[in-house]
Amino acid sequence: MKDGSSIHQRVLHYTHKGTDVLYCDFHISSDGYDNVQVEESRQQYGSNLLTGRAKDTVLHRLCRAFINPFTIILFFLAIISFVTDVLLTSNLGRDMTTALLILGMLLLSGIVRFIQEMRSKRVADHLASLLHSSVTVRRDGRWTQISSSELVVGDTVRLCAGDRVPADIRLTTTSDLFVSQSVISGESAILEKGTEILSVGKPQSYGEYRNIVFMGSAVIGGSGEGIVLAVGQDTVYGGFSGAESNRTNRFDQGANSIAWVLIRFMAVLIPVVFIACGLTKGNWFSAFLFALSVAVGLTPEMLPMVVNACLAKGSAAMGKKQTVVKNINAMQGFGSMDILCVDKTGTLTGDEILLEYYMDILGNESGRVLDFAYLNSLYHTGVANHLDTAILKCQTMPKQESHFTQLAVRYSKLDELPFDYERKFVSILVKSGHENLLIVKGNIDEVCARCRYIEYKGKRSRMETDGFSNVHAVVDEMLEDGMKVLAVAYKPMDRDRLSAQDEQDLILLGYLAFFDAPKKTAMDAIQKLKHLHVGIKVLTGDQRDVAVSICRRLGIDSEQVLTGRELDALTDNELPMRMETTTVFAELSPKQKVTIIQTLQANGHTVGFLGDGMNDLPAIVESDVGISVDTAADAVKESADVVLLKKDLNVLEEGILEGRKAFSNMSKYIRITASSNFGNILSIVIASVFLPFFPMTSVQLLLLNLLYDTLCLVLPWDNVDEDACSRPLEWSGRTLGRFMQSFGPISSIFDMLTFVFLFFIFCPLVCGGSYSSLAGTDAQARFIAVFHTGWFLESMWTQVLILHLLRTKKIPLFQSRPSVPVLVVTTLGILCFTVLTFTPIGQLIGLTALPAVYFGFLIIAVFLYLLLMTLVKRWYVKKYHELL
Ligand SMILES: Nc1ncnc2c1ncn2[C@@H]1O[C@H](COP(=O)(O)OP(=O)(O)OP(=O)(O)O)[C@@H](O)[C@H]1O
Ligand SMILES: [Mg+2]
Repeated sequence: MKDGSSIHQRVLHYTHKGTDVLYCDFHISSDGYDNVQVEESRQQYGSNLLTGRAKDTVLHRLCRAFINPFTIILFFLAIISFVTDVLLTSNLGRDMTTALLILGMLLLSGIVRFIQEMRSKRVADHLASLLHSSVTVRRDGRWTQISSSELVVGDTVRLCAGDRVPADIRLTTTSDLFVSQSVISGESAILEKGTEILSVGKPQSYGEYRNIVFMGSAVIGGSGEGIVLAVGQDTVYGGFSGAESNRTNRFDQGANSIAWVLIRFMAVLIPVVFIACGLTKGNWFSAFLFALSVAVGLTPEMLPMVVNACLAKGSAAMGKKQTVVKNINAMQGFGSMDILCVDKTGTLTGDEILLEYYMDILGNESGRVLDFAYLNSLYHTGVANHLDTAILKCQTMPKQESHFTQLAVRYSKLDELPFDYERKFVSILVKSGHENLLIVKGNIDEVCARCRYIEYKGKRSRMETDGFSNVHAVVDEMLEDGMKVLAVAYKPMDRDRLSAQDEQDLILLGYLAFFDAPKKTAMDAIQKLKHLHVGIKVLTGDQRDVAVSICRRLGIDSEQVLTGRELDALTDNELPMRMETTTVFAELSPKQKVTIIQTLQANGHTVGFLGDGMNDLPAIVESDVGISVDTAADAVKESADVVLLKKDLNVLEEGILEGRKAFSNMSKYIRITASSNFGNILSIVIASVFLPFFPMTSVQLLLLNLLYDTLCLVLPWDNVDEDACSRPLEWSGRTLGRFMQSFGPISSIFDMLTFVFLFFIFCPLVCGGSYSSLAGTDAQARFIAVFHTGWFLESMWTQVLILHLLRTKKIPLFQSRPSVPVLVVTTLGILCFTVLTFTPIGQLIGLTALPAVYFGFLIIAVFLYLLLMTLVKRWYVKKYHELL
């Protein structure tokens, strides 16, 4: 989408008009909007919200809770039951209850779902409120900070380096404003923006709209002001889902693959149930209804809710540990992440960088180098960063305060070409008297490549052809010690403006060396990550030697190092292999960071990225879990899924553990439910073929399913075994089929046993004759009720108890304790269900009180079932080395 067609008409219109027209049309005074105007504008043009959030109203949640396949089928059944039982029969009172009961189930499931959703939303909202993304806006004659969602069309906004553009904005004043529109157009180029009116005749690409900044762009350098012209959905960014959906996709892919496994099973078995029932019972309509209920019974319809609750619980736990999880799906990413990429400064090294040496080209201390570096740092308008902060600290050196103040007075700024990660240096043009000086500071190799002269003790001479080796003789030792080194160069100029061509033929003046010591806590954290089987890779833009030195001191394997240049030289075949074996990547551009992440993802890894610079932004967006820190620029924080309030790798360990816990509980639900459902349907298929009546009524089936699912809702609060969290977990349906096939049929064996016992021994005993001998009598109806109740109980007992057995690899209750809620709810569930069969409500749905003898049988059967399951579990764990 490279053309400007998705730009709003209003925005296009004013690109060709002067700002005075704009002020006039929108009635904007120099005081900005007042409250009345803001309200009016919001009424007329809408709020600055993207659909994702706008759709999250209570009403939408209510709809989602009540309108889904499960409730629709329940509703359908209620109507049918109403028609057949109430309208078509005379016995009004009794049959009305079946329909009501189904409606009751529908309400219950909807309400439970709604409450769960609201809880998850509260967690998400609370976490989001910890992070404020604010905009500087002119309202009522004052510049104030407001949340970007409160912005309206016509607002006057001020932008600074590091900001994320909050809407589509027509610029009114700019000062060296540079932005990256990569979110919009995918190009990583950095564009300068201005205010001049565009001539009519359509520009072709987003980049050509020089007087507009688009929502989602990042301000790289400089500052500017402008008028908001489009908000929310009207913006280009709002028009397409953009890069942000990338991660949700990976999550959905996993969920879809799980859903597919289940659908495949259903697609095969449901028709079989339908045909078998139709043929044996001769009533195709009831066969259809029955098959439909079986289908509903098989869908783990609480899946989205359980998943949400697990993730929300995980993110709430992280919130307590100074970590804000903005997107709860990232919890799942934490759980399955097996590679964590980090940048270097502030992550592996301390938060503060110190300027240690300022020296001339031979390594002697030089005040002139510091003065020039100071001017460069003082006047740059790029994103605040560690290096410039460290340089500016020299003002506080004893007895130097006045020196630097005077320096700033003597030299005033004329122009700037801001820092970018392709050039890797900053150029500032200053003026002192009649002399204009271009001062350049940046990466040694890049700056030296543009130097033609060197200056030593005030004397200038040509740089020799092997100038580089001289440079390296001086700085190499410092690099090897892990110091960050920058070069400072300058050149006299006679013009007042800078262009890219001016950054040539410079005079190399000297170097700045920064002390950037490894963090003590980092070593610990890296060890912990190793124990968790999460590989760590360092992706830095800094020099190779510095990176290696720091990694060596932190115990990160730095045998295999790859620089950006070497990376580009790799062929497509070599790339995937080298990404696996290399742990330290240096001298990278932002784009190369992305390439590395993409290649790792294509290799099948789930990749996290932790970084804080503008150069990390594209990588953060691309990774499965984008992590940033509170001190990072807004644009970076905005794109991250997770923001650490404290930049400490140790927090990540906890994140990973919480993620894996959430994950483990989700997969418990999915696997156990899917496998017991699978077992149930197998039993139903077999029973449908051999039994002269339906093995269970639709309502019984649905009730069983609904109550079982409700029990599962406590699973997010279950304990997780330590060893289940020791490795990254894969979120996919790949091994689900295997799990279902191994455990499902075992419950069928016991179901069969129960069928045979009920049909041939128990029911004839209770009802006084075999099914066929009772034909046409009331006793036959009782025969069926006893049978239904018998199976209802067996099915429910086994399904609930299996939860305890399969939730852990160990021996349940003794070696691995479930959490109290799980214990209480499962016990209560079994009790209530069993009691239900003795109550009038039970009778309404065709259940009946059974003699105590049956419970004797039940206890023995369930015990044998659990025993066999334990053996199969042992075998399964031994064979596949995993359970859930
Ligand atoms: N403010 C600055 N002024 C001049 N040059 C800079 C500045 N910031 C960075 N550079 C140059 O750009 C190169 C890459 O930047 P930097 O080291 O910050 O990358 P990075 O990937 O963020 O590294 P890290 O992993 O240490 O955070 C540096 O080696 C340095 O030479
Ligand atoms: Mg950085």
